[in-house]
Amino acid sequence: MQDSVIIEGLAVEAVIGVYDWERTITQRLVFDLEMAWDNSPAADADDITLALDYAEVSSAILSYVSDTSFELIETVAERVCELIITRFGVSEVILKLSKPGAVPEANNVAVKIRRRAAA
Ligand SMILES: Nc1nc2c(c(=O)[nH]1)N=C([C@H](O)[C@@H](O)CO)CN2
Repeated sequence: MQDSVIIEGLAVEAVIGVYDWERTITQRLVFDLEMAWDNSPAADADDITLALDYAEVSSAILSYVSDTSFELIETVAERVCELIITRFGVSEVILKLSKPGAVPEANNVAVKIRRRAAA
C-alpha cells in the first residue's frame, strides 16, 4: 500500500456478541482503518470529488454497523471491508475492529484483517 486515507477511533454502538445477554444490549465497537488511495489527483486539483472522503466513509460505516446484529466481530470486520471496497472503489483495506468492553481484565480486544478488491 502506498498512499492511503486513514480513519482512527471511529466508535459505534451495535448489538454484537455470541451470548444471550449480549443480544439484548448494545456494545461499543471501534474501527481503525487504512484504505489505499492515490491522494495526488485530489491534492493537485484541490478537489474533494477526487479524494476518498473520510467523512463519507465514516458515515457509511456508522449507518451500516448500527443496524447490524452479528455475533462475531470477525463478521462485522469482513462486511465493512466489503462495503468499503464495493461502494467506494478502494483497492485495499486494513481494518482493526476493537470491542473494548468485552474482556474487563484487558485494555482491548480486536481483530485485524486486510482485504483487497478482486482483480
Ligand atoms: N475471536 C472472537 N472471540 C470472541 C468473540 C468474537 O467476536 N470474536 N466474541 C465473544 C463474546 O461475544 C464476548 O465478547 C463476550 O464477552 C467471545 N470471544
